[in-house]
Amino acid sequence: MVDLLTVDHLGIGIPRGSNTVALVEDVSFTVRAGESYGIVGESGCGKSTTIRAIIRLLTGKARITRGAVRFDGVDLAQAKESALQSIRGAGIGMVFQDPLTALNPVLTVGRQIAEGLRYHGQLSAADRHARMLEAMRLVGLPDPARIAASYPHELSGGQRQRAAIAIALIASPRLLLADEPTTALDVTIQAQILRLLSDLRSRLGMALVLVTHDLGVVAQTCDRVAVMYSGRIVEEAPIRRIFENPRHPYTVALLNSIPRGSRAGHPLHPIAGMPPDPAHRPSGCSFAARCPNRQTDCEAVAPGWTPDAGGGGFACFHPARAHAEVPHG
Ligand SMILES: Nc1ncnc2c1ncn2[C@@H]1O[C@H](COP(=O)(O)OP(=O)(O)OP(=O)(O)O)[C@@H](O)[C@H]1O
Repeated sequence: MVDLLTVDHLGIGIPRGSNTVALVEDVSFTVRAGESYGIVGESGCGKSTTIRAIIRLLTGKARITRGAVRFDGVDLAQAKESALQSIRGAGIGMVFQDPLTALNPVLTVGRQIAEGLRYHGQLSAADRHARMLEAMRLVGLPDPARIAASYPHELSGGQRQRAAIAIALIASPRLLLADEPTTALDVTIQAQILRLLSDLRSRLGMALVLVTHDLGVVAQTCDRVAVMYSGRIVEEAPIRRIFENPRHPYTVALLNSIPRGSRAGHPLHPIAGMPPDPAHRPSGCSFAARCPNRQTDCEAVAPGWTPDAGGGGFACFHPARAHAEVPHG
């Protein structure tokens, strides 16, 4: 598979006094065309900040401080706003946790979906209307003509998220960034939206980056996963390896936090303690204070990246033991 998105040594910070506090430190990963890539970790570890930086939609004073984000031969970290505008939508679509943030309360849903075609070639008004109704059918909105004429507050939560997905997909992006797209929804609706995203990804051949704090969601949806902790990727692996042979103690703790017999729909409560405040990270491994495998070297310097034979790797001096490869089938 061809590389579609390469995040290369990305750093994101906010100014504080005369210093910069690093929210994300040195994050690198690659998403291949058509694959589903998960980013998982506890609240505050930098997942949203990382994917918002990809399309330069950081909030407040957060800024990219180093690194590159390559998509289609363009470094989005350096691109001008005009170039970003054409990439947002037609190259990369985005779905947020709360569909209301993506929807304008005073415009009809149909108008907002069709709006995404504004930068997309010379379509007539009739063609735009037809494409809008088609996108609504694609995301499973019932009675598209009626819903197109409705305002966001007239829809259910699940219908709003379907409408937000239609907005993200109308210009046929090759990559969809989804930031906790099911967290704000009822459990039964969560499963439907996840199925919809997986189904659309394979039908449309686009890649998906799915940010979640729920490893059950990752298990159902992703080909590969990055585990983030305190602004860094601490482990990356194909999905099967992460569940069968986790190496980083933080990944092990995340897996142990999923209640037996139920791998979906539960927030992570991995282990006692909290991740460090980004303004006061320790000089060694950020996870050391909570780590059962901690030794004195962990507190001296942050561990580098150890590549794994099966793809991916981990950043830990004292990882969990590797089991023999489980045969496929
Ligand atoms: N614009 C900003 N200004 C200041 N701090 C920020 C900003 N954006 C994010 N942060 C901080 O950066 C850290 C990472 O936040 P981020 O939202 O990326 O984490 P997350 O893993 O996505 O968590 P959640 O699941 O809660 O969204 C947190 O400590 C957060 O408070």
